[in-house]
Amino acid sequence: MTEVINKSLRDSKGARWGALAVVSFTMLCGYYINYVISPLKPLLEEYMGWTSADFGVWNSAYGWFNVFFLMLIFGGIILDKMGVRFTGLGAALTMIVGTALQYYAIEFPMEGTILGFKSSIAIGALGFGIFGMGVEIAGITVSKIIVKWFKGKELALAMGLEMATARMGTALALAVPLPMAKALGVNGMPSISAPIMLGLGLLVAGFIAFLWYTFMDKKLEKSEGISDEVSEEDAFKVSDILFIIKNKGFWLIALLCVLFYSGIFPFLYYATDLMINKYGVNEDFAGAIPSLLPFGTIILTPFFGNLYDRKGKGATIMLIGSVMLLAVHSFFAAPILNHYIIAIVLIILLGVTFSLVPSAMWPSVPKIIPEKQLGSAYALIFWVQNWGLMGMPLLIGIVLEKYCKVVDDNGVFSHYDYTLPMVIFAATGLLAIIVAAALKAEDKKKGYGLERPNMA
Ligand SMILES: NCCCC[C@H](N)C(=O)NCC(=O)O
Repeated sequence: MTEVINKSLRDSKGARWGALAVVSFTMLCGYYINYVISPLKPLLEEYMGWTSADFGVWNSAYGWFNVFFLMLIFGGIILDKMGVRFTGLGAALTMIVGTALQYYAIEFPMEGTILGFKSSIAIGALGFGIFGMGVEIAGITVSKIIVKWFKGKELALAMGLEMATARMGTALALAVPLPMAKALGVNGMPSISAPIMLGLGLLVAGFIAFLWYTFMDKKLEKSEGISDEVSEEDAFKVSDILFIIKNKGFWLIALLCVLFYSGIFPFLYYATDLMINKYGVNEDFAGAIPSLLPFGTIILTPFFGNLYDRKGKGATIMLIGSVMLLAVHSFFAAPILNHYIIAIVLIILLGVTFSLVPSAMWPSVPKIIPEKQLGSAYALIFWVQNWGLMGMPLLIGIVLEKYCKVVDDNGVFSHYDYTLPMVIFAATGLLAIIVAAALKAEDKKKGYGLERPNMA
């Protein structure tokens, strides 16, 4: 007699890695737009009259809706209630709408002010805020999708590969826009909106990719005999949020997340400008140095994820990463270390740091929070993180404008002194070390298993 064994589609390597590739591509497109204006800062100042504070406002808008309108929390609730297919498509569409507004604001600059902000800054920031809502909700959706396909398997490796793919978008965004805007310019006037148009095209492709994923997702559920994507058990309950926020481990992860990421993502907005102002790198190549950072993570995040899957030591990995964050930013702050080779070395080290912490942090969440509350848990962590993603770019923009402008003997602006901003970034590393050490201690006390391998 032959025994029929019902296999889930996730047991097929091709199916689960294929699903991962498709959703990772959607994230790559989102991460491109996230940083597209970073290398354009000098052009925006020269040709569109922006100040550093304008640049800070635009980039801080990323978190406006997520933080103040609790859109990440609602996103998490929608995710748990409506499932990954609906939420993912909605998030991809939101990114497109937000980016269309940003494109409009740059391509058709407006006179006057809105609520005290230059009109173009206000409209573009609104667009970036809408985009930020979409990319964050896409992020929690994709995290849940990865857990769905990879739990009990190569979870950390899969999360590492997803982040690595997404960071290719960041690398592209740091390296391409400035030379592209210059190359497509007319009569010496760069085409600042062209790199954003490229991003819009990418986002449409990302939407189509996610549409494709929805069919894979349906197939997975069919193979597991699930007819309704959202089971009673999975549906959102307020008690879930209460359960999550009563958990000390959750708060330590969330705090580490906001501190660590505040020292990385907002830094990337200013990294090209830092290369030009502190290290004297030519504008045309300045973006290439920070773009090494995501490139490093492309190899190292899956490497460390794989290490965590097999050997464990998640809490220790996060602690080492936090120590490195403090060390690297402190060297960036040191005024006398201003040779561009030092900048390259520091960026590479920051890439190692940026691989260590995320590769251990995200796969650690399912060890602290049960799977049915994961959507809400990732949403809450991202919400806490967004306070930093919103506040830090604004703080750095204002600090640069107020305290860091260096003028020449004739009183004409010469360059920005990045010492103080880099000291602020280093402070995030110091605080992250304290929280990572507390998390390691809490893991020992509660036995979350952060130091244990993920694979059975
Ligand atoms: N620049 C993208 C911001 C995405 C933030 C997201 N909340 C996140 O932290 N994702 C994980 C990562 O390491 O990219």
